[in-house]
Amino acid sequence: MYTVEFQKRGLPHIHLLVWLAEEDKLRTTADIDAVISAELPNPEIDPLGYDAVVKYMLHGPCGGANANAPCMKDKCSKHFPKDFNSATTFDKSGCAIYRRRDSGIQVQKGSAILDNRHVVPYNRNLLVRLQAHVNVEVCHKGKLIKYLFKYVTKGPDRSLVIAENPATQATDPPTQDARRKDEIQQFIDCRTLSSYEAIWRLNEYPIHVREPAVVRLGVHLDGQQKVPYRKQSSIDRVLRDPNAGKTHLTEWFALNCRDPEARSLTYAQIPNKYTWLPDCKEWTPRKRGFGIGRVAYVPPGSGDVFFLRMLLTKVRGSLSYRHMRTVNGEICQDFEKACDRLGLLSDSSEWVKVLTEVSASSMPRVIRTTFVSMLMFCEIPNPLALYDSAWRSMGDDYAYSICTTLPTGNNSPTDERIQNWVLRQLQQLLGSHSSTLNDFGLPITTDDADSDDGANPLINNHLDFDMNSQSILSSTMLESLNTDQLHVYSAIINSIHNKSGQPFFLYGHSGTGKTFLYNAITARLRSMSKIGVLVASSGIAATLLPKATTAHSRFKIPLTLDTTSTCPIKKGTHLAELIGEASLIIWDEAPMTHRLAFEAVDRRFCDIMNVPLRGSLYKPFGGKNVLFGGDFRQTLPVITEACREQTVDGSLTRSLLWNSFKLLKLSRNMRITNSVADEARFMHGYTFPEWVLALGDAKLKTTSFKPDTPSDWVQIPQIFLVDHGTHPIGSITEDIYDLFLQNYRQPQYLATRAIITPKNTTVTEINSYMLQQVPGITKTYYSSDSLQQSTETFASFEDCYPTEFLNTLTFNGVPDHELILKNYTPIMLLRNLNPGLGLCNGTRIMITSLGDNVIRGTIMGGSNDTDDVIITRIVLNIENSRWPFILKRRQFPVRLCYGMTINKSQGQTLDKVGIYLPDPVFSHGQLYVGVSRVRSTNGLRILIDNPADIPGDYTRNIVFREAFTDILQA
Ligand SMILES: Nc1ncnc2c1ncn2[C@@H]1O[C@H](COP(=O)(O)OP(=O)(O)OP(=O)(O)O)[C@@H](O)[C@H]1O
Repeated sequence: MYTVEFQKRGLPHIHLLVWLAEEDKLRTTADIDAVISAELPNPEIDPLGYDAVVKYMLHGPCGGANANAPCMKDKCSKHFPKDFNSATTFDKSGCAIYRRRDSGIQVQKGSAILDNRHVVPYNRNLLVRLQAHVNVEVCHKGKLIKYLFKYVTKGPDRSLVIAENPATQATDPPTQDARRKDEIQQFIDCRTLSSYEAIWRLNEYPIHVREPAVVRLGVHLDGQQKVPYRKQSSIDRVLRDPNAGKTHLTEWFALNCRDPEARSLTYAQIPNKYTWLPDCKEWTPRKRGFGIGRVAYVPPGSGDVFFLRMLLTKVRGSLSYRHMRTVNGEICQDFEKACDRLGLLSDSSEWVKVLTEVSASSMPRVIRTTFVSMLMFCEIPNPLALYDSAWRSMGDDYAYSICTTLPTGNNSPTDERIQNWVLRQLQQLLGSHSSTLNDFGLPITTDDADSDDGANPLINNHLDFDMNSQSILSSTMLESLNTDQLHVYSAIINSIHNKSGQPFFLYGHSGTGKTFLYNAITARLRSMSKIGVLVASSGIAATLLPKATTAHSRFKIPLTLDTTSTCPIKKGTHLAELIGEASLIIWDEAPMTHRLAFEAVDRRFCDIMNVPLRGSLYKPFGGKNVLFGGDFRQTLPVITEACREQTVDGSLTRSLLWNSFKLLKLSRNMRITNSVADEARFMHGYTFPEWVLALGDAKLKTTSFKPDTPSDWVQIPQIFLVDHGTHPIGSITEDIYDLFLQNYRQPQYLATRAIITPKNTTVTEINSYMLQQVPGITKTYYSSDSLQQSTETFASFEDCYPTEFLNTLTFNGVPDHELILKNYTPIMLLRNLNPGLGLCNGTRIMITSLGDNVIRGTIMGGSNDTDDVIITRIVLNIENSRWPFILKRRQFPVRLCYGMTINKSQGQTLDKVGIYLPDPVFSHGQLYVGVSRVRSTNGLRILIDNPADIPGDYTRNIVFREAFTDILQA
């Protein structure tokens, strides 16, 4: 806390900064509201507070008739009047947006009427006690610490006041000029130090230090280094000097030749472990300390030296220039080619190479899906040229089938016919992404003979089922439904028959068979040739439903939402027609999605269905039959840097739409098998299913271990606990991946187990450890990183953020720059590439081959089990509030997945789950999601690594009960 006192316009002013929490350890907004307010107190209840706020804390009036107010530039530089705001929230940078309710309390100042929008944030007690303008701000994030230093280093306010006789001033201008030029006095004035700065200097503390040392490392092509020599040196002597041509770079090669330990380091890492001896020009092992290497900047237009520099940031232990150009045993012609082979360049020739590699060993169907996937995700600069290079291999199966069916002599289809056929196939595949050939400038088919002119590919795709097999499936599933499921099933089917347009919410805790029921209802719809559109909030949940996709991609829900957002689905498009024709829309894992997304979909559906948004004719979701489902005990919407209230406020139960839902419930856990161990009342009289539920409802006994810390620690039964031994990751992986070396190539073995943990950093540690256990050689794929050129300040950023810096950036849900993989390792997809093929964000795949430009694998789990799939690099545009640019990363959208975050595991049923808790969970429902992934007590193992002062069988269980209290009581 820090104060600066000074006078401003006759009022005492105090700046007070309240440091409430360390970065990322959120306090609730209720804590802030208790300390800081930005509202006028009620004069009847708190006259003292009201008077003080009116006197000291009202901004303005400014603008309009007060256009000359000191704060006015074009508009108020302090952004007053602020907006009304029902609750305190934070903006992206962590600055507080205080609560300013539209309370109706106003005050007249001059001719202006001011209200809560004009109040400067204050602390009521300080204000009343100090009777001064007391500026109070909550400083909530590490990022805002700059304000603390800003005020500390601002120094005390100081004014130079000169009293002079106006008469002298008028008659003696030379005296005034002389005073103005009193440079000595001016120097003394500006040397005035604040007390803390004076103390710092009196104690002779250092003003600046440089620690650790930074070594600037030069880059040059072979024989093109600068050789410094003195003016008076003879050229012969310079040429004879063996050290003259030695540079950091040439001596790095020499060091690698003689010292095997240096070979594990890149050029830039050498100063960490070696020091440069300038006299003998040699790298020698460091005896103490630490240094940082910075490779000198080379502009992109400098030719091969630019690519040499790029390699120097990646390659370890190079012995020579020639060695640097060698990639996978092949000596490349120049450094540019070597960079290209390593995947460091964003060269459009990569896409041609991908299709050539796929064509060499895959069926035309696979080439076509790969081509469409590249159109959708790779920002291909010239799709037509790529199509021209590949249409023949994409149509080989058609040409072959014609050859074998037509009579001899008439058996080669024309190029035009093959192309028409290929284009129709591509059109169909693009249709499932809601795109058309036209979107990519590809030719429209010219052959109408077999075309389905006017047909809607999206509707076709949703009706593309064998009614008989769906009918059999429907009957089989219907027979196995339990009583609760049957009740829900009948309610939904009746609603479809009656076209009631009733939105339902299917609530059931984890494992009660919601997904099973959606499948049963969908089979019934399809057996009647009706359309059911299936979506889920997460990619992984979508893979568990037939032909489902994520709600965001199906309904084009905008990434940034507000209370007026709507989905950009135009009337008359294929997608709008599909929505219009659908008999039922199912949305699984709905509690994970922000309420604003449902409201945006509601608005658009009303528009498509020509239903007014207000009044008696309004029908939620335009009168469509909609079935939402999920379990509010599981994770709620993930809102960056949100506190508890914001998360709860974003939940579906807080939407006005919620009141229109009819609530349906499932209560019998169908996932947990009724084995003897599970039935046993192993913990405080609970069976396993009861214990899981009590955990989710926060009904287990809780405790706190330190004063002022949350009291949500629960005891975990001993039967689940794994001893952490000397290497916790080793212990839990050994337990979950037992008999690993016998089974590591089996997709079924990998699909049924996982280690889950709250944080991504721990996931990376688990995966690196497991990768070392897998036999075989590793293959490294580097991403090509650049800044998006459309960024306004692209040119200036390009110099500030060199490529090797961009390579170090990591983001949640984005593949890393360096991807180290082996055959038979499981990877998780990080993007929704092709939901129809089961390629969703969260899909797990076992790698079967690591090509130069593609990764092949087998899908594990989900409704598309064991399909062979091909993954290419895609272009990811990453916008993150921490950085002022948009990063363009070209990389395979995958990550190893022996371990995964708890959030990613939601929706999966596994045989063996290891919950690894080096730190306790940090958000609502995470522990519940973890423990409810398994079928029996035998499958659940938990390793808790608490600090010494907390018992090893306790961990935190965070539950925001207020998000679903209504449902529990219903
Ligand atoms: N009526 C049923 N007959 C046979 N098996 C069932 C039935 N209902 C559910 N199951 C099985 O129970 C397990 C859990 O069901 P499901 O995945 O549908 O639950 P869920 O409610 O969707 O779970 P979660 O919320 O965790 O995703 C699955 O293996 C499923 O096949």
